[in-house]
Amino acid sequence: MENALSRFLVGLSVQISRSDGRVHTATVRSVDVVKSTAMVEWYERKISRGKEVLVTELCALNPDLMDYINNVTSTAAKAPRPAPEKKYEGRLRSSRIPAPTTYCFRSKASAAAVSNAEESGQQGTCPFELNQRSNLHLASSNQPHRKNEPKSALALMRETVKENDEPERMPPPPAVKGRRKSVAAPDHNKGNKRMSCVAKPPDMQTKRGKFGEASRPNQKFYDMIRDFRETLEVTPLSSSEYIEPRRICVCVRKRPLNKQETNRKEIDVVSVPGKGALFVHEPKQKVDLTKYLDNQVFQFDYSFDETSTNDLVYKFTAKPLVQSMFEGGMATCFAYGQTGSGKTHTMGGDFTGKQQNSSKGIYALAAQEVFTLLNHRRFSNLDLSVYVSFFEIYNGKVYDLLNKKAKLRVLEDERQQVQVVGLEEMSVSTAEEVIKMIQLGSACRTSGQTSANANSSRSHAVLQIVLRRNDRAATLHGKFSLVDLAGNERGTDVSSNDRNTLVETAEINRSLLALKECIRSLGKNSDHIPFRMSTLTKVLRDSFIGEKSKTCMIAMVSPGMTSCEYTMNTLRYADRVKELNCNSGTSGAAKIKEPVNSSSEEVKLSVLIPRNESVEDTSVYEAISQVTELEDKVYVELKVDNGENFIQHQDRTSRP
Ligand SMILES: Nc1ncnc2c1ncn2[C@@H]1O[C@H](COP(=O)(O)OP(=O)(O)OP(=O)(O)O)[C@@H](O)[C@H]1O
Repeated sequence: MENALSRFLVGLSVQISRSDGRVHTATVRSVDVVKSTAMVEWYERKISRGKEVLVTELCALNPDLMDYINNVTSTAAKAPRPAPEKKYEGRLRSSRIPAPTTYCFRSKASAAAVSNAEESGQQGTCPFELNQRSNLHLASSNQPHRKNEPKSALALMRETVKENDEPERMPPPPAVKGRRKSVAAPDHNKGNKRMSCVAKPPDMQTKRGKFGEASRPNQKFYDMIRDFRETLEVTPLSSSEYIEPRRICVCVRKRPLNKQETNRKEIDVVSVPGKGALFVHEPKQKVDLTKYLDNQVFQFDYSFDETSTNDLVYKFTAKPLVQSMFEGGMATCFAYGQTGSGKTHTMGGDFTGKQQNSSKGIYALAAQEVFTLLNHRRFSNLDLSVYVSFFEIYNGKVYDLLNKKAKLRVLEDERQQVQVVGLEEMSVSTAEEVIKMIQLGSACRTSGQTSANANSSRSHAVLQIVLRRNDRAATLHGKFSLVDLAGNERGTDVSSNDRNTLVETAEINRSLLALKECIRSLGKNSDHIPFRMSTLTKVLRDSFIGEKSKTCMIAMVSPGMTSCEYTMNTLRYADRVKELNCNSGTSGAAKIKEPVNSSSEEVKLSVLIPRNESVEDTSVYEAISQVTELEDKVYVELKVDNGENFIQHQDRTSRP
């Protein structure tokens, strides 16, 4: 009968399905009755591709096939045959078990059950049996067993097909708009295996991954993501593209897998097809252990893939803000993301080993642009001078990176003007001087001299480029704040028992939440800006008010599968910032994303703030901030009483 079945099936043109739902034609090349699989082959770009598919799957997709199989098997059953040596009753060890006289067709559930039994060393019998005398029948947990209805029984035997590459005729790629979900993954337990070019013996397939390389952990997810990518239409961002003016711009940048991730053979779960879209392929597993991808799509103003340079990112993010600063605006550019996602690389410059090339970061590129525009005839009559300050905010305290991390106070005067008292503001006349300041400040930041933070990812670094009018007693004309934020995962880790770490976590969480709320208020043109919620938003207060304030947030994401949860948190945060952008001069790009009612950072925040307090409710934080301010005022007054002229100290900056 095996021969009869093979004879019949081999050469047949059948439909096969792919893990992303596509169905296409392939030709059966061989049949393994023991494993109930068929090797199918198809052509793709003139190269022969193939894979092993369960016969049950073929039957489910090709209803006519079931009738033929029934005919073939019943004919074979009628033919005289030698008495079976022995009915196979032992456990199924592998596909290399000698052919039993009872043939097994495994369904998804049964395959998993048998496989589990195999792994645990239990004895088991195959739940589906091809009875040689009475055609096909099966015992299915899904449907009552009906001995005389093999056709309907076969229809139940659906399994995921493991697929290889694209067929010759591809269905149109999925539109970037909309949310792709839950692509079922094949399970190796089911005997589906990939092959390259031509069908090879299945044993070889199990030992070699695709393209002959040793298989990686999570190979199934890797294959599914690769197949998904093949369906994406990629439109790379070109530097000649028109940049639409935006008041709030939210972008995302994916860094490449780093050396450690590559060595670990980590899977890249982020795809950037361009046009502001980004996919996260979240690997998931159902209760029955079926693996599948939860493909989530996010839409931002721009999305930068792993090949994007700092120059390209700069062009679409910070560059338009430099111009607005010359027009008398307050601009801010934030690098937001998980530790190691590329914030410092983007803002401070590329790393060659441990050496950072400060001239290649957004800080330096913005500085170069400032000096170019300073000499531009449009602005040369303004008589402007450029100043730079560089400070770090850690645990709500400000440290001057251009003055040996001197601890500074943040005060607010009666006109609500916020001052960082004593902050060094250095006069600069070339971009090179700014780069030197950046190097000085960056070295100071990582040296850990005075601050308790052991590494820079727990603090926010703020570089401010300030324009002052020489002809108007150095009054402020425009300001550009470039902020390398603390790693956002630091704001969600509440696992520590250490009080300092918990306080630090709460502070980071609070400042990132405050930042989001302030940008949202700017987007809403709200009169109330909750800037008192955190020191970060206090020192950036100017940036959230006024018609001329503009903001850009670059959300950085790590591509590795192990970072998936943090990547999702980063994107949800950025998505919330972006939410109001339809009122703030954006392209009005369709928003593609499921509504986020309780984003993770908010859920986690509930651990840190009283339960009945709304995340939007900033009054508690404002009250705390006011108490802190009063404390600061008392401190200053005491200092003055002690003969220390604080105001003089304030004026002791290098600013005129
Ligand atoms: N786009 C990129 N291309 C190449 N390498 C990158 C890119 N982004 C980041 N990297 C590399 O990844 C590593 C981590 O990047 P980086 O230090 O910028 O992360 P971070 O988000 O600033 O982390 P932290 O919060 O700890 O400061 C660095 O070695 C950096 O060179």
